[in-house]
Amino acid sequence: MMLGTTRLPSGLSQSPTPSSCGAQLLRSVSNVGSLSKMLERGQQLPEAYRWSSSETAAAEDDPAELEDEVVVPVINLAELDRSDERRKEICEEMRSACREWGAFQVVNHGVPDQVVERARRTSLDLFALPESDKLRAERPPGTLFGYGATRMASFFNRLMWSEAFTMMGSPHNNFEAYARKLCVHSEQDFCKSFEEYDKAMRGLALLITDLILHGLEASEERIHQHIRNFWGMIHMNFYPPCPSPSEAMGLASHTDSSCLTIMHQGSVGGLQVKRGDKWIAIKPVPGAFVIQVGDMLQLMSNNVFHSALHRALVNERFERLSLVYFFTPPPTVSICPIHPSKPLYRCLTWNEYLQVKAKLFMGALDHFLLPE
Ligand SMILES: O=C(O)CCC(=O)C(=O)O
Ligand SMILES: [Fe+2]
Repeated sequence: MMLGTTRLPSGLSQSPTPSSCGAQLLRSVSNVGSLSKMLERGQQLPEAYRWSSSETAAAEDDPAELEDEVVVPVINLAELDRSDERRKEICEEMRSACREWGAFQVVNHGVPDQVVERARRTSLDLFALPESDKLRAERPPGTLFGYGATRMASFFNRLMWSEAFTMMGSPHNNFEAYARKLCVHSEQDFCKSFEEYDKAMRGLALLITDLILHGLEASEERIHQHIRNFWGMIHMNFYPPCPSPSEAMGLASHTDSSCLTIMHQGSVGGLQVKRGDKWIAIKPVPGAFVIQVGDMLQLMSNNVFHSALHRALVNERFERLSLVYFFTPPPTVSICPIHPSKPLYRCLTWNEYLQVKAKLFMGALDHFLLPE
């Protein structure tokens, strides 16, 4: 996802639409959910959803790629607290993955399966709502939160085969307002399920960001204080089965604007990360979270780590849900490269970054490079 455009604070102050749950909205915007139901197997994908084969080609389709399979590292957190040595090893595994891939998976992370399953079920229930209900939470233009097509859609002249939903996590979660807007079956269950998930993700994000930044020769106490104020966002992507997956794009290639992204992709794969000139699938590992370096971590690390270029492909048989947690700086706090003798970037606020990203998209980080 490309997070956001313009003024985050105005996006944060969304209030529930003052309409009752029984009333029908007059407006009806078709989305891939309803489109996929209308399309029978074998029927052609509408032109607007058709991408060129060079854009959708998967490296795995090439048998030469399979001989020497390269995989994104899977890091086991089970014995993190066993000893200082083990902790250092894990830090080094993470830092090496962030340098080489901008991504890795973690297992034995301590987040209970039930918390993940409940949040996934609640998310699927949301996407299954009638379109008129989902549209009650439609994201207002220029803001971050709500329901709709991905925000980076404006940079592409083709439509993507996905729909998404974004809510604010702690410290300013707006789950209750969204439960009301969406007329969910049980507001209490909805809020509980996302509160638990948000709490677990925040804990994991703090732990992993700490481990990654450990060793950047910065004062750990200072880093910890700093990232403790970071914000969370819960973002759900839904990809219905697609009648012609080789021509379609779930989510086009992008980097995340966050500091760190934690994603649960479930058992249906589709996520790919670019390494050199090849797309490599991040295959689902049971119980794992995919961790990705976002643009802000690239800046904070002064280019020691790089944000991962990634995309999501779709398939013909299975629907797919990716449950994403973006860990971001607060909108107006100054973010700088951490303690380098020669900073490559000037300091910025996340708000400022989002505005530039909304204009330049992939060129946004370069915009903040200091002259040599
Ligand atoms: O669904 C996926 O695999 C990718 C999601 C993603 O990259 C995003 O939401 O930013
Ligand atoms: Fe992303």
